[in-house]
Amino acid sequence: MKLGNLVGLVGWRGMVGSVLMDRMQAEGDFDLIEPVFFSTSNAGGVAPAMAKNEKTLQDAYDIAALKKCDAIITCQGGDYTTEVFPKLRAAGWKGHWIDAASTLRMKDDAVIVLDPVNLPVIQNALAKGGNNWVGGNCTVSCMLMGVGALYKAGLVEWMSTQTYQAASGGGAQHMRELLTQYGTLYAEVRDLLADSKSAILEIDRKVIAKQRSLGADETAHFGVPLAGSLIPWIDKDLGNGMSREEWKGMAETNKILGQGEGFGSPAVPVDGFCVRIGAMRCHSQALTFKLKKDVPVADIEAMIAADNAWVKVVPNNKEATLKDLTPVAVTGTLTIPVGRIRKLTMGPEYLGAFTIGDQLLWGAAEPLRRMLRILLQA
Ligand SMILES: NC(=O)C1=CN([C@@H]2O[C@H](COP(=O)(O)OP(=O)(O)OC[C@H]3O[C@@H](n4cnc5c(N)ncnc54)[C@H](OP(=O)(O)O)[C@@H]3O)[C@@H](O)[C@H]2O)C=CC1
Ligand SMILES: N[C@@H](CC(=O)OP(=O)(O)O)C(=O)O
Repeated sequence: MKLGNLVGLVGWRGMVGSVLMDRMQAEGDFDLIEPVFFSTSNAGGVAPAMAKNEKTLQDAYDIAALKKCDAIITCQGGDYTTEVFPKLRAAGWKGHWIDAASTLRMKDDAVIVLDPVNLPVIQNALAKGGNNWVGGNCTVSCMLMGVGALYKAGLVEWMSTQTYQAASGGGAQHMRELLTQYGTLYAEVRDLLADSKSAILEIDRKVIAKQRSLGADETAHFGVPLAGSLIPWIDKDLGNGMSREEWKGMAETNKILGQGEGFGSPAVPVDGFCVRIGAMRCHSQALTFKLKKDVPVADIEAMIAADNAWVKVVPNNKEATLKDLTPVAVTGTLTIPVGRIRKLTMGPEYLGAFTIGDQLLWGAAEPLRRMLRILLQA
């Protein structure tokens, strides 16, 4: 189906949606479409400035209004997708559904979109009439933007990932809660910190006592303190010792690459631990690869650097790492640095690397707007 240019936007004022709107404006996407803005809470209200002909917010649950769109991009979340998507398809809508939520990701008729990594998979689905396009898990998308070259070259026997995931992955309220916790801890020891002669163990004692006594209002979203701590569990408990975030690592990596179950080829094993840390919006990951053969580090660096326009190899030294390989350096950019690339002591086929990505950009908004562009050009 060729895409007309009436594009419905749902979830545009949320955190992911706002990042998407910024990127669409920066790239001139609104010049190419006739946007229709929807709301779950304020139908009839005033649409944002990017609106052209339709300046009123439409009801995001109104199937007839949604049906008029050639494509719909939603960042509204999984509950919205679960409620609206089946009704829309049941009503005979054949338009393109582009979604940030995980709900439809593993459905056979949905493609996980990350075009710098899997454009052939997207084009193949398009040629077959595919119309369900879902953004991948942020950790997986950022990882593949960094080291996808090794997978494309068929070099990976298996990969283990240890993640350091930012508060934003939980949503806007989690970011607020993290900062509130930091503020509370600081306030607890502000006077002692101001006195250069105060004892550090006294400060430490007061901080841990405060962390352990944080009120329910200050841990409502994470469940426990995150500031000055970490949480080695993200998403649901699958009941087999694995978190759902960890399960996505293998399932989504292979689906994005068009391999494994359903594609008639073996899946590459991917496993590890997903950990929430006190960063704001960048997910970081330490990767361990078992390669199928011994490839020199220089060749691996060249392969990674040449893979796409956003990946950047960071030399494996302290100065470059501190400058370019931190969440603070990467936040708000589309750059995906890959550093600490070195052979591990286990043997020449064992490779280590560390990569970071802004989880609201490549991890959420960017693949969606790029999918819209692909449809507009198809
Ligand atoms: N957070 C993340 O890292 C990622 C999230 N996703 C997906 O995107 C979905 C949306 O996530 P996220 O953007 O974090 O969710 P938000 O909570 O920021 O926004 C979701 C919706 O909440 C409504 N809303 C209510 N109050 C406010 C407010 N004060 N400010 C803004 N919006 C408000 C808006 O709907 P309305 O305008 O209709 O009232 C908005 O579209 C997730 O559920 C997930 O499925 C995907 C990848 C990463
Ligand atoms: N689960 C991720 C955020 C996210 O949105 O994941 P998913 O899109 O797979 O539900 C995190 O908490 O960091």
